[in-house]
Order: sequence, then C-alpha cells, then structure tokens
Amino acid sequence: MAATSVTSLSIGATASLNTKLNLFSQSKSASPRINSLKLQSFCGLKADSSLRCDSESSFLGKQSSAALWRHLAPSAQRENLNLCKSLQPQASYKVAVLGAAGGIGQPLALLIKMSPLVATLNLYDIANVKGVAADISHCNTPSKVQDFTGPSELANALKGVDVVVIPAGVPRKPGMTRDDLFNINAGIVKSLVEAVADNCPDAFIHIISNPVNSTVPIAAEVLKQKDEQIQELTIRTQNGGTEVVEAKAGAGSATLSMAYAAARFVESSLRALDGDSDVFECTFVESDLTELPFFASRVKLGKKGVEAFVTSDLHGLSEYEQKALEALKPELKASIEKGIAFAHKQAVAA
Ligand SMILES: NC(=O)C1=CN([C@@H]2O[C@H](COP(=O)(O)OP(=O)(O)OC[C@H]3O[C@@H](n4cnc5c(N)ncnc54)[C@H](O)[C@@H]3O)[C@@H](O)[C@H]2O)C=CC1
Ligand SMILES: O=C([O-])CC(=O)C(=O)O
Repeated sequence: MAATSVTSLSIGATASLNTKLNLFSQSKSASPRINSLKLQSFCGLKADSSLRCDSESSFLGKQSSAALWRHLAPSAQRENLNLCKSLQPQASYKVAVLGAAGGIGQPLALLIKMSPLVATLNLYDIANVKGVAADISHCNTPSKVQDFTGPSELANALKGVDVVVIPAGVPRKPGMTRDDLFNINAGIVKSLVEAVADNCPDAFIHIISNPVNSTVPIAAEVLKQKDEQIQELTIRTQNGGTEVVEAKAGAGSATLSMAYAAARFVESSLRALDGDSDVFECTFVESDLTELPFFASRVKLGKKGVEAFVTSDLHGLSEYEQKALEALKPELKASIEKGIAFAHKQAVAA
C-alpha cells in the first residue's frame, strides 16, 4: 500500500499567474488553521440567514466550535471587532464539484448545498449528473444548483468559480494500492486542473482523487506550466508587431494580418449597420472602463457605432493581469495626453 500521511490535500489560489503557488495538506488529525475573518466558512451546515457564534451545527462540531470561539474571542476584542456581527453569512460564492455523480461527489455536493455562503453550486461529471443535480436542487437552501455533463460543458462549469473540489476518478478495489489508480486518475486530474487554470485561475482547488501524493503534485505542475505559458503568450502578444518587422527584415511591417483584421472590422461594421444585434469587436476607443479616457475594449457595435462596452472583461482579473494593467497605465496615459495636446496645439495654431 502506498504511504499516505495525508488523506486529502488542497491547493489554494494557484495559477494566479504570479507563481503564487500555495500548497498545504490536511491530515485527518490535523487541526485547521483558522483566520478569524474566515470563521464563517466553518458554519457550513447552518443554512440560516444568521448564525450564532456557538453554532452546534458547524462542520467543526459543538466542542471544536466552542474551542475555536474561545481562541478567537480575545483577539476579536483586541481588534475591537464585533465578531458575531461579522458572522452574517452571505450567499455569494460559486463552488464546483468535478466528479459530482460519484460516491464522494454526491454527498459532498449535498453537504455543500447546505452552506449559506454558496450562491451557485456547479456539478460536473462525465455521466449521471443531471439526476444528482435535480435531486439536490430540491433542498431548500439558498444556492442554485447547475449540472454540466462531459468535456464540452466543463469550461462553463468552471467560469467564475471560487472553490473547486475534485473527487473525479476511479476508487480502489480490494487488493489494489492507491498507486494502482495512478494510470487512470493522473490523466483525469491533469485535464481537469488544466480547465481550472483556463477558466478560474484564482480558485481554491481541493483534490481528493487518489493517489493524492501524486495527483496534488500533478496539479501543482500543471498550474506552474500554465503560468509560464501565459507569461510567454503575453510577451508574444505584446511583441506581435515586432515579430513581423524582424521576420520581414526591413521589407515592411505587418500587412497581411493587418489587412485581414481591418477587413473583419469592416464586415462587422456592415453587419451592425444592417441591423445585426450580435456584433462584438475589440477596439482601442474612447472608453470609461478605466480611469483612462481611451482603452482597448470589447464593444458591441450597432447602427450608431459603439453601443455598449463589455465591462465584464475587466472583472475577475488574475493578480498577474491586474498588475500588468496597472503597469501599462502610465505609458498609455502619456501617449493619450500627447495625442490630445498635439490636436489642441494644431487647433490654436489654425
Ligand atoms: N483523498 C482521500 O482521502 C480519499 C480519496 N478517495 C479517492 O476519491 C476518488 C473518488 O472516489 P469515489 O467517489 O468513491 O469514486 P466513484 O467511482 O464513486 O466516483 C468517481 C466519479 O468521478 C467521475 N469521473 C470519472 N472521470 C471523470 C472525469 N474525467 N471528469 C469528471 N468526472 C469523472 C465518475 O463518473 C464518477 O461519478 C477516488 O480516486 C478515490 O480513490 C477516496 C477516499 C478518500
Ligand atoms: O483507501 C482509499 O483508497 C481511499 C482513501 O484514500 C482513504 O480512505 O483514506
């Protein structure tokens, strides 16, 4: 039997594009490290709009909850916080269970459905998840339950998710070691974590699929590789024009790809003028998406030009993206001001 000092491991806030890889393990006997602001997370079974601090129905149980409270109360007082007030849970988080139709996935989904902190519970599996979701959705707690079946629906299951739990894969049969599961479960975990990195890179990821001593490192590696790929891709995108100038070695800059992009924009403009209500393009344009007066934005085109901005594009940025956005602002601001000053000067001179 493979050595397992751990029974479940978690990876927190992983592919946040800044190598912020945070691994920690929980043995069955380990006591949880608790941040007072996160105390409400431990009140999961209480599906009520308000919680008592000595909640008996916490996942921690009555004694542990009381011990936790004794531990936290002095520091709460020191910080002059009314912890009880801060324990009002709000159903605002999105959780996904991948492998939700399985032996662990089903009761896990049911238990998560009890949490007052969950607004949306996405249940994903390669089969049989519709019935599970329908069944669980009849529990009258606040969260909305959605089902997703098969790889084509995986990305949608993960969009905007805050916490992902992965009990997908095969379990042991008598006579098997956990390591015997490696050949099947390694690939499953790899592909699921790749999808997490692509769709909710800042989510907490909890891996249950065995052998965890290998599947957690697989997940960590997948996330690191994705991180490197994103950085490479960002630099390549920033230098796209230079790549062509250098390849043409003095014979000009981008012409074919630019003509293609412009022709596509013309076609989109014509469709918008023609009344098509589903025309979206990216363009550097006067915009109030940021504090800068112009910004490259995805816009909806209509008969009168730009009809709306897709504001959601700037929501949920990873730390890497947020830093990159802040870093570009001074240079972009200077370029915009230079253009405006030039136009003013010309107007005065005329
Ligand atoms: N970390 C730990 O302490 C423990 C880990 N486990 C492990 O948890 C895993 C799940 O165990 P059970 O729920 O009993 O197994 P199960 O066979 O009942 O459920 C697994 C589920 O995963 C789904 N699945 C398979 N491939 C998938 C994919 N590519 N994407 C999404 N879903 C997929 C299956 O359709 C099934 O619904 C096993 O690997 C088991 O060894 C089990 C107990 C404790
Ligand atoms: O023994 C298994 O295969 C499942 C497991 O990891 C556990 O129960 O600790």
